[in-house]
Amino acid sequence: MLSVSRLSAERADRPLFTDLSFALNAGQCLHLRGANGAGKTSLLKMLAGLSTAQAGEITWQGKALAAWGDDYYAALHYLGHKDGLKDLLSPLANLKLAADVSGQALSEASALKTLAQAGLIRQSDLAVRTLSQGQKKRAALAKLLAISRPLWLLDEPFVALDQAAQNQLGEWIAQHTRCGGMVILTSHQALPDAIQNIIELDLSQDSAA
Ligand SMILES: Nc1ncnc2c1ncn2[C@@H]1O[C@H](COP(=O)(O)OP(=O)(O)OP(=O)(O)O)[C@@H](O)[C@H]1O
Repeated sequence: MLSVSRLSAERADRPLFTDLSFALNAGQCLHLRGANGAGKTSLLKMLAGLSTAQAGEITWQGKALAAWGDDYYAALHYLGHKDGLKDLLSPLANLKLAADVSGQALSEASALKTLAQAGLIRQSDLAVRTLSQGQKKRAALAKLLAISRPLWLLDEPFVALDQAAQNQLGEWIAQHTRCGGMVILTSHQALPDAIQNIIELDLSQDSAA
């Protein structure tokens, strides 16, 4: 379980949210909503252990993030606005590198199968810098399938994806939660129908105008 207790954050002396509390259980998907600047990306970074709040606590499996240290990163995928890909490497090489870094075995056949699922088989050997925005996004999202981690933190994952790819990602998220995984995502659009067990959290209601 991921638990957020009385979290408060401010940016440039302006409160983003105050006393924010929620919990996410295995199999659930949290849809973070809110106006531009409400603090969705800021919260996601805190949940990813990349920044800290002014007050409150985040716990993972009952233990505070600070106590987990680097071990926490092995439990999650964080996909932010930047795709986290090496531009000069291919999607295939990026995937293998990500697996190596995470210490998970990934055969060439499995990597290619994942890229095929992501609709990138014909681009698997091209340098990422030559890909379209949507193809780069698909290459980044392929890590979700290739490297098994329980918690997915996804910042606007549907942006730049065409309708088919959005539906595909919806299926991946649905499959992940069906298997007991957890997903927290930001999105300004409605989520694909395939995703069940959605909790909505609107940060606009907590932000100071
Ligand atoms: N490092 C920073 N230093 C100062 N202000 C920051 C920093 N990061 C974010 N902010 C400010 O915090 C507020 C919330 O930003 P954030 O990116 O979390 O919003 P968001 O809800 O994700 O917005 P959007 O929907 O536009 O992506 C904004 O006003 C932003 O300018």
